[in-house]
Amino acid sequence: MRSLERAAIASGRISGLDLMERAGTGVVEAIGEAWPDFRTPADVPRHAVVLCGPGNNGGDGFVVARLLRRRGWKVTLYLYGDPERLPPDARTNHDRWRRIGTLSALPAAPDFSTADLVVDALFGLGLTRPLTGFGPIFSALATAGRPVLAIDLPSGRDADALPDSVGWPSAPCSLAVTFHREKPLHARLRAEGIGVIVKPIGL
Ligand SMILES: NC(=O)C1=CN([C@@H]2O[C@H](COP(=O)(O)OP(=O)(O)OC[C@H]3O[C@@H](n4cnc5c(N)ncnc54)[C@H](OP(=O)(O)O)[C@@H]3O)[C@@H](O)[C@H]2O)[C@H](O)CC1
Ligand SMILES: [K+]
Repeated sequence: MRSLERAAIASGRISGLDLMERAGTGVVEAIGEAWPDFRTPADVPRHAVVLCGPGNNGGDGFVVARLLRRRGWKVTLYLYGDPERLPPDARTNHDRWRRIGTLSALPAAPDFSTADLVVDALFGLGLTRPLTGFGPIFSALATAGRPVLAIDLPSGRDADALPDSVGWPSAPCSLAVTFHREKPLHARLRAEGIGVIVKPIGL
């Protein structure tokens, strides 16, 4: 994926920011596909809790937050990481979000009880080692029993599904929305009964 992305950007055909916008747009489309009743406007705004991480997976989360807000959703956004250290495209989408919404630092155990949907944009392809310290958040998420959409892949899982990554702590997930092509992990997610939707992003 990285080499495809680099080649597409190097060719000048598309920018990283375009890819991120298309990724976020695909995620919002997938929400309507997986949960059709979310497509119809509700008498009270639906509430999405978006968990953004320190990289471009978090960047996708900022795009999704903005697009859901534009569709009338109430959005609560938590950021794990320092905005000053976000990679450029994620920072741009952080700034775009901050023009229309607020954010809080990710607490030890966020309140998911009023969420109609939780968006896991903490970590994606850039996970390089098992997560530590996310146990309380992941168990709060599991206890809340709300639908969880993972951007690209459930945070904590290894995209290549390497044998030694089995058992790494990871976020609960109802649906994973990935981009361009499935990664090895997605076959395992399907086998676990987790929905997987692949969205094109023009690569
Ligand atoms: N072409 C595409 O597929 C596109 C993908 N997009 C999205 O981008 C992410 C990949 O973004 P990337 O910034 O490479 O990585 P992540 O956001 O997944 O995470 C990187 C940051 O996470 C830190 N990290 C990694 N492992 C851990 C850990 N175990 N504990 C704590 N922090 C961790 C990492 O820090 P380092 O210390 O490792 O440097 C990074 O800060 C992809 O998944 C898609 O969602 C594009 O948006 C669209 C095109
Ligand atoms: K994720």
